[in-house]
Amino acid sequence: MSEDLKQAALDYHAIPKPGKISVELTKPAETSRDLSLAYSPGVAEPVKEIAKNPEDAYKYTAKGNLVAVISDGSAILGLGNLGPLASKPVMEGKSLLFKRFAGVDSIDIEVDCESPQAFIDTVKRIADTFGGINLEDIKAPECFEIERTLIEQCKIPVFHDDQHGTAIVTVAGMLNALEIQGKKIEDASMVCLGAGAAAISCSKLLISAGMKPENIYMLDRKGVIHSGRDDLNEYKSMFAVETDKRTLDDAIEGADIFLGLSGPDLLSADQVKKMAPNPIVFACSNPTPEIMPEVANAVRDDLIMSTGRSDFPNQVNNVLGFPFIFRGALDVRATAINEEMKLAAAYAIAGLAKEETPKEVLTAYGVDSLEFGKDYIIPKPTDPRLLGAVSNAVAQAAIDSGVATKELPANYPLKSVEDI
Ligand SMILES: NC(=O)C1=CN([C@@H]2O[C@H](COP(=O)(O)OP(=O)(O)OC[C@H]3O[C@@H](n4cnc5c(N)ncnc54)[C@H](OP(=O)(O)O)[C@@H]3O)[C@@H](O)[C@H]2O)C=CC1
Ligand SMILES: CC(=O)C(=O)O
Ligand SMILES: [Mg+2]
Repeated sequence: MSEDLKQAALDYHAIPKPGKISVELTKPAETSRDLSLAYSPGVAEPVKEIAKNPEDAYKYTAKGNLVAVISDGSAILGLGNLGPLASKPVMEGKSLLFKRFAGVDSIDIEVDCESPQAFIDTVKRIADTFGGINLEDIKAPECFEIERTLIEQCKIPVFHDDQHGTAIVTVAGMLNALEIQGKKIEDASMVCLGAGAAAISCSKLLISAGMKPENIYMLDRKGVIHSGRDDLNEYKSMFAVETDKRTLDDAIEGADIFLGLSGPDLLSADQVKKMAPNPIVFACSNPTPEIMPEVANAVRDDLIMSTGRSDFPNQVNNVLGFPFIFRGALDVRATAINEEMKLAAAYAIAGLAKEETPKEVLTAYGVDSLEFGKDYIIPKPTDPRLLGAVSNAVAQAAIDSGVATKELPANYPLKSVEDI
């Protein structure tokens, strides 16, 4: 990152007020009557109603539109385990995105815990406060057990964004990239660098979308995940293949796709040169991708290149997913975010890139046009259509798959956050 951008980022976070979010009131609190309704004595009435019927919490409190972003700071972006407090800017950032793009009220919670069980216990005890829980930046393999247990034990949707948000957006971008490159997902071969939360979940959802498991080479720090290894956890084992390939250099030869969910600067220009004709490189590590676009583009002109960042074309980032997925799930009070809802979100995101781009998006990005093609495989996060299209697809899929407890709201599909 340039020195200018580093300083601008620090100033953005520090000035004029520290941080990125605050709390606002939704009811008047000016007069003695207002206060006697908002607080004592009036507040006792909703208390008694909720005590009688816990569902009334949705009627009388902010619960139904409130999502907690919760982390232990063990895998902050691609920066690693820097602890809960250091993760706070990212978690506040997720809350900012929830509010800005989908009108979801969100608060960050950073948990200092000595074990996955302590994390689970903490989250479980506070879960009823919220309408949903977005787990963030928790490293693999602990994240899998944490999410599974919390889904089982909480009554509200629990969703590990780095797994499923990333997978949904990656599938959306990948379907479009494959179409542009004239490749079929069933035939495409992929090298996935990284075998953690994001990599495993993305690979699984790509398989649900048609990719063949035997066409995936997954790598961790020790190299290719193959059936001869005896150091694999149960999640990595699912991707073990019979092969004599051992290194990234071996695996990348002739690959159609490189999917990077690992760390900075791990793919070289020479390795990109070795890929099949019309390759696809999703270098999604944040903030520094596995290869910078200018390095990859310098060695291939038949490439589709994408990163997780806002400052290059084709931003494959879970920001395109989680705000709208939770919007849809909250609005039909879904008890879970299931596979049907995830795939519906992926197809809705992918579809938007093929439609005419709204003027406000062109203005926000300072361009005259954005047309479906190598430099525009996926919509931009500021695209106002995402809210209506994705939340509607998710809510409908929740209804169709039987996890919704409310009907589709009358104001669906939403046009803007003002509708909420
Ligand atoms: N664009 C987006 O929307 C998103 C991007 N990401 C990015 O994906 C990356 C991983 O995040 P996440 O899955 O949450 O983290 P995890 O800690 O769960 O997983 C990290 C994985 O990367 C592997 N890895 C790290 N360094 C190397 C290396 N030098 N060579 C090979 N593999 C390596 C680790 O290997 P090992 O198992 O051996 O330790 C591990 O499997 C981060 O950079 C993050 O920014 C994540 C979510 C969303
Ligand atoms: C985008 C994101 O969630 C990550 O890089 O971890
Ligand atoms: Mg993350």
